[in-house]
Amino acid sequence: MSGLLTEAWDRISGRMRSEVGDVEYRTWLQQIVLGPVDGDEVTLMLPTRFLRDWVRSQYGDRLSTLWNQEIPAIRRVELQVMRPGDAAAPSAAPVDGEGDKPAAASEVTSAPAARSSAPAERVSDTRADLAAPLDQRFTFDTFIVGKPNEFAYACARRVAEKPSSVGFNPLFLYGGVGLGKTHLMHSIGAELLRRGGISVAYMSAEKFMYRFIAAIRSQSTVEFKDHLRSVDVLMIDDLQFLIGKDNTQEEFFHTFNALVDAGRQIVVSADKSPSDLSGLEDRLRTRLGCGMVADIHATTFELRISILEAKATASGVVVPGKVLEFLAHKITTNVRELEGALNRLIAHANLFGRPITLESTQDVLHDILKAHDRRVTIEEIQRKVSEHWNIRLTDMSSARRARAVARPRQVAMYLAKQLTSRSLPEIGRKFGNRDHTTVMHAVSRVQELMERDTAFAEDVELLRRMLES
Ligand SMILES: Nc1ncnc2c1ncn2[C@@H]1O[C@H](COP(=O)(O)OP(=O)(O)OP(=O)(O)O)[C@@H](O)[C@H]1O
Repeated sequence: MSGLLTEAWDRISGRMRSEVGDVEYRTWLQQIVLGPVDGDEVTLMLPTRFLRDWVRSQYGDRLSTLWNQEIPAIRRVELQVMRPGDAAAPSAAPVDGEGDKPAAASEVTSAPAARSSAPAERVSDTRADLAAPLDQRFTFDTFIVGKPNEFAYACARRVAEKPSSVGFNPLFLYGGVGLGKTHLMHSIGAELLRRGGISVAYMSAEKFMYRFIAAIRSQSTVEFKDHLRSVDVLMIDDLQFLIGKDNTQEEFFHTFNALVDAGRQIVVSADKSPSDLSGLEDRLRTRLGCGMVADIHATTFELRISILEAKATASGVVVPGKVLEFLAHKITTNVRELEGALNRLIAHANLFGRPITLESTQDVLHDILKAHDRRVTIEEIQRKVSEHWNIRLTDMSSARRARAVARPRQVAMYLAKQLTSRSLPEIGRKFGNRDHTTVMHAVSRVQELMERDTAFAEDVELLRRMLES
């Protein structure tokens, strides 16, 4: 078993390295030492409490998932701090001769204060961990631009190229969950750091609050404020977290004012526009809205396809176009989930060395697809389609075969197949007890027509969107 475990761990670490990139891997993960397995739990050991906590919060879920994929009997990962005797493992050596200093964090804040080497245990040292490391996968190059996000993307690029430009400070990015706000913020950070000569601090609003409270406890608020106010660009993610946290809001407001007044750039993200963030103080909302406010809209089918294509290409695994289309139709609200579904398919294909097909996709993603089943009913589809082509609702189940009636009926069957989890016979029954082969024929006929006739394809797409919204 121990040989098996070591091999599994080698594969998991290799996988983590390719997912997070070399720098992040060396900084946070390389020092992990494999410990014992007890029941359904594997222990991983880290040299310091700081590293242990960091790995737990940032990579804990991913490590558990990968372990479970490797060895299904393992369901939990326990992260422990090594005792002196455990540290004999060769990988516990300091990284790049800099002790525990998180290399990636120093890349993020290039301000002199953050450069100073700080032992990892000094969690209360507010300077050492003001900034979170940037995710190296989140760059402008890997961000796929489409209608829904082109404005936000252009604003982000502009700030990365020319921070503190008039009209772009603060930059306020907002949009629904998993639509790319963090990705864009990290891209700004990565681009600024690539250009050099500028200090950048990025943190979630939650971390901001945590640091602020820690600073109060350790009586180092002055240092905390000074350092925050010394950066050139401050980025705060998920600002909605500060709603109801009056003291932290107050502190953020002062920091915000001090930075903007000193000509520094602020970038903020939230799930709503400044005016809709009720619960934030009025004066803060007003100031947040007085620079550039950019909305990331819900994705379109085309954007989802482009994102999937890019990610599939980057993975090196062949994913058939039909599968990508299927995913883009089924998972519509959140790019993170769309990406997660694709990653699972790819992992599965890699693990079993089998090609990805529509059938295997439905199988592997069974749970995700079920959760995403839109609650559109066949009746709703029939109603919308009838209204759209101005036919009677009863014609959806009638025996009439005139094209003016038969075509919309076929479209309704096609949409029923796409938007509900009903089987072909079930759909057939709802359309005047028709046979499942009639439904099958309708689905392929509509697909064929959509490929040939763009106006027709647009009509169907429009109906789909209306039904999905
Ligand atoms: N346009 C895009 N191109 C490529 N990847 C994208 C795009 N939009 C989102 N993603 C990916 O989707 C995932 C979720 O994006 P991100 O974390 O930036 O969302 P978010 O808007 O910050 O979400 P939250 O509201 O949960 O904070 C990330 O892996 C990101 O890379």
